[in-house]
Amino acid sequence: MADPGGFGRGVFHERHPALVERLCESNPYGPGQRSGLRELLAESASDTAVVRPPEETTPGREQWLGWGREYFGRPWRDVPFLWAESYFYLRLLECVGYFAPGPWQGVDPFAPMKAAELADPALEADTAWLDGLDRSAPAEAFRTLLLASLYGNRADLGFRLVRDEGAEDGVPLLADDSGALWRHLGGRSPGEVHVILDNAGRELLADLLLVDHLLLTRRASSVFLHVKPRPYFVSDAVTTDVRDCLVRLSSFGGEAGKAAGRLREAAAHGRLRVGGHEFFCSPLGFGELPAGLRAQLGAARLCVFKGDLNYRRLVGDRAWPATRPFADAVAGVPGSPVALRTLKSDVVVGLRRKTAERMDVIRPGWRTDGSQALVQARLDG
Ligand SMILES: O=P(O)(O)OC[C@H]1O[C@](O)(CO)[C@@H](O)[C@@H]1O
Repeated sequence: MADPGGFGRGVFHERHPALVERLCESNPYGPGQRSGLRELLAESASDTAVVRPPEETTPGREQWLGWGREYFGRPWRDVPFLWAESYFYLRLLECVGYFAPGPWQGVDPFAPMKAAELADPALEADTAWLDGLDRSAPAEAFRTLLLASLYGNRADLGFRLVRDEGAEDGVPLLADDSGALWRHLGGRSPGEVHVILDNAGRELLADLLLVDHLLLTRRASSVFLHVKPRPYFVSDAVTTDVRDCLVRLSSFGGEAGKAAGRLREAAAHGRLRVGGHEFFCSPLGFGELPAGLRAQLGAARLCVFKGDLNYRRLVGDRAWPATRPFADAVAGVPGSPVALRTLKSDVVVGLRRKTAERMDVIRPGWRTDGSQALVQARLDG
């Protein structure tokens, strides 16, 4: 994998085999699907096998032929990490029959893993802190919900395939623009907030609570949730995950259950909308948004980008100096982007030199071990 730190190699050599194992345990796949998955694993982890184009019948093939013009026919290990990972998930869906007419068409291979997470009986108790939040000062309540959404990002199922540790709550953020964000949202009459979602399950539950708070406190006039148009990166949210999370939230008592009711109401009145643009499963950075989506995000009061993969696409998946200003890195992104991200891959920008130097000394794996988090924003107007 063309990644300087060798991190991507670990993803293809450790995480993906564990993922395929789980998929084969949790779905009653037949021999063709299983051998397809194992061949994909072997091919994508090999040092010599070349990347081949999508199958003739795969939707979006033409677009992928363009995006992969320089990469098809080259060994997987020579292809940029972000491109290779994104393409791996398209090929995985081909292997399980997601695109082909037949019984597996449109069936989310990750659904059993997502459902198991959502069935966790501890989830309701995990939201008990919401009761009583109305006694906090408004800025404090906002920050609590923002951090819940941020730390929800630790729960992604792909990451947990090989690791089950993360930041302890209360670890200082590496960068924290949450105060500026609070002022930005309160500064004028409320506008539309877009949330570029990441994972379903725990993370999405926390995201929905933040969304409810923004609507309830009139920090947002409406909210647009961007989901993936198809299953991607294991637990990335698709439309049915938004529905399933709302159903789960509705089963909770207290404030969480009330939030679910308000969110349904907001959806019914068009103040909460969901969209799954094809761009979100592409291997492109957010500087390369198609015109319609660019205009939509550009008109928003705020665009919240959740998680690690969105961060890589936001700032560019490169070995930037950690001190590169965040505003420079997102110069091509419209609107007012804010990143809520737990660090799970090498790329990071916008840090103070002494923060990065100190982390290198006290915690060598800090960029990828999920222990650190940040809130970074470039707030326009
Ligand atoms: O769910 P998140 O926060 O986007 O994290 C997914 C991350 O996991 C990986 O797939 C492997 O670490 C990264 O490539 C990706 O950035």
